[in-house]
Amino acid sequence: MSISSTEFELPARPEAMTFKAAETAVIVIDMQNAYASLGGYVDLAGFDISGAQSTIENIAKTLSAARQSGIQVVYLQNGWDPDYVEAGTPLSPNYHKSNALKTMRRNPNLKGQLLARGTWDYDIVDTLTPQDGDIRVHKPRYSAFFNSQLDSILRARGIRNLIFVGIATNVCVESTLRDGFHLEYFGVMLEDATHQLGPDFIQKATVYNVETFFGWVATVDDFCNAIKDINP
Ligand SMILES: NC(=O)N/C=C\C(=O)O
Repeated sequence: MSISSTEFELPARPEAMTFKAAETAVIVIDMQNAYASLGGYVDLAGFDISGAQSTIENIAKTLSAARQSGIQVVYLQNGWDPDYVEAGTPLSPNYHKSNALKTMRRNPNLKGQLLARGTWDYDIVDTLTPQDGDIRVHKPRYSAFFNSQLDSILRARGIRNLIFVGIATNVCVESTLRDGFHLEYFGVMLEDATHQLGPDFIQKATVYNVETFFGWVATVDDFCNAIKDINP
């Protein structure tokens, strides 16, 4: 069967998927200094972010191809207000599990600097600065669908297929892709445009989970080649 020029076939695992470009968005998860720059939150919290640079380069390639093909780019930014009201209280699991909040409790001189709107830590890394036409959405928890405008913004545009890139594979990417599955979105993770927090086997675990239970897995080259002939 031939497919129209506004559709593309993505050679994903476990099977290829055919999507309409207008119903597809690239979802950029939390490419903030907090997660991808030395001196940002996860670096200060003791996680290894040496893989972040190649992830940034692969995301830049993905976003450039998406914009040229008229595919919507949606940036998520994780964090809270400068007073950390949105971060929760001791009655919130987030207060106990957030490594950013724990790092600031251990180092009170960092208070106000990690994941607070208006700080360098919250900002998107320079290489991936959003461009005209991109959409930016704030999120206060790991899943971008929770307490955010994401679902409404996607539904208002008829977007049903979500191509995931960003950091971290095993936390905010996987949480959002899973919630998207339950909301009837088709989720594809570009494995070489995501990076985990934790040992290498953690990346493999999410790839397995996505491929087997929640969605599809492809590479940056798969995606860029699949959309290159689309005329916006
Ligand atoms: N963006 C993420 O995956 N974040 C993971 C951990 C955190 O925000 O503390």
